[in-house]
Amino acid sequence: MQRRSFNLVIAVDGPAASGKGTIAKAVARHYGLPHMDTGALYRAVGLAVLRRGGQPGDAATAEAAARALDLSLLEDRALRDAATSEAASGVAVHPGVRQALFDLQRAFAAQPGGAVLDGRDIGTIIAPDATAKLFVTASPEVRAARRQAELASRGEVRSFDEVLADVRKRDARDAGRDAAPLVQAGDAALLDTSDLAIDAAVQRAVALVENRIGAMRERG
Ligand SMILES: Nc1ncnc2c1ncn2[C@@H]1O[C@H](COP(=O)(O)OP(=O)(O)OP(=O)(O)O)[C@@H](O)[C@H]1O
Ligand SMILES: Nc1ccn([C@@H]2O[C@H](COP(=O)(O)O)[C@@H](O)[C@H]2O)c(=O)n1
Repeated sequence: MQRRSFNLVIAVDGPAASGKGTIAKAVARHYGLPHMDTGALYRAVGLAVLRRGGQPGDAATAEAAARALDLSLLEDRALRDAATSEAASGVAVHPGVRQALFDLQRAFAAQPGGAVLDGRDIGTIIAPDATAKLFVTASPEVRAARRQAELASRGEVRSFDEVLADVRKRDARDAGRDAAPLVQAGDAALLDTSDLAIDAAVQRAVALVENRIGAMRERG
């Protein structure tokens, strides 16, 4: 692998079930970089609130859970449940929750050598100076089908219509909130995976990152 004179920070954002986590993990492996799934942090906060019998919409409860983040929840089997997805999106609207999770993400992005992070606000808020930014998307129907299959493989059987409604609801909440809304950064490359198998999507992502690295080297 070519030596780099700069930290290679790769920001991968996009809506629910677009494939950004799959791509981020594969890109991190390709470049030998550590990877952080920032959505898992919001899921852990949402799950903590649910386990305490609280409401994700209650800012004080959600912020307290984020400040006392229980990292063992990242390994909890319920982290990927549909109810946890909904709770994660519910707690993520609170600025206090986002603030409580900010330093951890920022420090991960700033580590020597670089890192790959995926989420909703990586290219805009967490790593605005990232070397390469990807905005991964796919049609709501394709994303719902992928999520439905993923849930089914874990034993959570939901109808396509239910999952599609969840995806649309989460998209609207994530893009419509005031605090760090889901939006494509102005300098992010768009990667639509609707018609791409995983391998093809990863190849395309690596090619887009290589373009940015090339441009950076040319600039010196
Ligand atoms: N290009 C693709 N083709 C088919 N299936 C895919 C593709 N990319 C990802 N998947 C599958 O779709 C599901 C969702 O992918 P992934 O977890 O990477 O999405 P995500 O955007 O990180 O989701 P979320 O943000 O909701 O956690 C997984 O089961 C994954 O294996
Ligand atoms: N940087 C991020 C990452 C996630 N969120 C919120 O968490 C929810 C769950 O994320 P997944 O990536 O695991 O689907 C998501 O719907 C967002 O509300 C966020 O706000 N910022």
